[in-house]
Amino acid sequence: MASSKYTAVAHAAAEDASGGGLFSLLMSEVRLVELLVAAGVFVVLHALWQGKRQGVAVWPVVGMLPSLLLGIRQNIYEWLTCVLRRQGGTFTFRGPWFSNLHCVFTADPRNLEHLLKTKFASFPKGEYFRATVRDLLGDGIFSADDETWRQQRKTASLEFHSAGFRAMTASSLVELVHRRLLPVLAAAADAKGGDGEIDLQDVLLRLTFDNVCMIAFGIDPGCLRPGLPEIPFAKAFEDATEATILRFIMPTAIWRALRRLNLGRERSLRCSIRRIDQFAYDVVAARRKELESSTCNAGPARSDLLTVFAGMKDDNGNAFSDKFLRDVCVNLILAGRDTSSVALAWFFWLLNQHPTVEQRILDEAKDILKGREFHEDKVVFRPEEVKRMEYLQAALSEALRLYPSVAEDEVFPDGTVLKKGTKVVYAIFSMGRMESIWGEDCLEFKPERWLRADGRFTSESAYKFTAFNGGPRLCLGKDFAYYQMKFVAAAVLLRYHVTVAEGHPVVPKLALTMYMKHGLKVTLRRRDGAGLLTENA
Ligand code: HEM
Repeated sequence: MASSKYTAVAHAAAEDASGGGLFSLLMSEVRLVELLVAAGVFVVLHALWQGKRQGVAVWPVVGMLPSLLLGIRQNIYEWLTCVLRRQGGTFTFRGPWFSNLHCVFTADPRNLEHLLKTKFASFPKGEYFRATVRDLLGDGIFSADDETWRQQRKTASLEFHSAGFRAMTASSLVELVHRRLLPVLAAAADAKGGDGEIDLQDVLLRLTFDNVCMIAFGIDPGCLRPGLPEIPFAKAFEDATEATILRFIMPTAIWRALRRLNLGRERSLRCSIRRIDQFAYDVVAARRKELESSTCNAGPARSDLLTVFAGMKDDNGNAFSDKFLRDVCVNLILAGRDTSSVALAWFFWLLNQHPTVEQRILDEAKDILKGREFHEDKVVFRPEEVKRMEYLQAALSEALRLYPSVAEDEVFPDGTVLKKGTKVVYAIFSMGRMESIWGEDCLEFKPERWLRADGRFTSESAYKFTAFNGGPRLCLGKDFAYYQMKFVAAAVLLRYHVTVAEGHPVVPKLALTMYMKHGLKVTLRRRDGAGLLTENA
């Protein structure tokens, strides 16, 4: 009995104890949930409050990454422009703790002038940039700093402004546009039904690739031909560029490890570079032979960059090495291969929405041709006529203001104003859309903003219109690019009305060059039923 009484008491005590334990466990869990909710509310409020101050919500550990990812899902360029407008032109992006994504974005012309001109020496491309692109670009103009850069810039600049170079670029364009581009367009225009659609961006990319290879190597790879064939050198170049850019997003240790182990994209990068090198070294060897034999006869007849550099000596009186000549040419091809074609693609797309601008371009072209006997289908514009196309130049500048081929560019400060090594990204796309720079109508396509009262084209400060960079590193091919774009645009527009295919989506691709993500599908309608012939046939 005593024992059963004891058992009953013990039971009651145990029940009491377990009930209390459950209660206190529940309480502690409630407190934990409360704590977690309170902490969550604090984090959200803090992130949003920081967002108000810093432009974008800042989360623990991951920083501004969530907002950036949302921006990438929509249109990253528009997203960045909105943030920059809210922040008065400059904002600091805080990446995740574990990444090297921290950087300063700016769309302020004063900062641009400071970075690109005033403090030019403090903002070199730097060792990080060079190490990342070295396999593809070596010591070429794009990645070089100091004396290596200065020497190439000086020589290339002299060459770009020489009469021989101008004559060579003009004749290469006549060949490419009249014997290659127009026949490809004519075939598309004559095709029946849906077969007449053509990706104009792809065709233009082929044209400028062939053109820049003619300027760099004096060789025409033949990308723009009927049937639009795949050219191994062009493909290798495209793949190598993409894989090199990927290195900038990857942690350095990872791509270096992949490179050492010859795996993944690093493996295909190595293959692509091998193919580029094979092509380049073959051309260099052939040119050296040609130059040796030509010194016995007359001087070199060529004006391409390879010929010019191959005929020069370095400071010690030695000829430049094959590797250096390869680097010079590969860098120029990278600089001039896609930029003008992408600008032209955006230009044709904008024209499709602005028929009055198209009409004014045509009127100007026909006015320039007045006094010369011509038939639209036979016209080959002369260099002095291309120069006089001021309205066309304004329309192309306007397209580049709204859709700059290089949407953003980075510099790596070496100085003390910013923390050493901080990336500064100047948002070229956003700069073309800042009300503070271009006024209330900044989002409109209005070539007239580039014209003076007398109708002459007037250029803008390179720190406001940054499509071509500014300061000592201003794009070396700017004048040539305008000539090339004007020549192509006038030749096409005189013969065809270009219509963007119905429902074709046009959005920028997230890349170093602002390609149209899905190309530019168009149909072509002949003007005045003109057939295809060329003047110099
Ligand atoms: C619409 C056409 C073009 C645009 C918008 C453009 C834009 C630019 C930009 C933004 C840079 C600075 C890049 C940097 O340093 O990070 C640059 C540099 C350069 N561009 Fe262009 N470019 C165009 C066409 C061309 C063409 C056709 C060529 C050559 C045939 C060319 C040759 C160069 C060279 C050599 C540099 C390096 C200059 C230096 O670092 O000293 N560009 N360009």
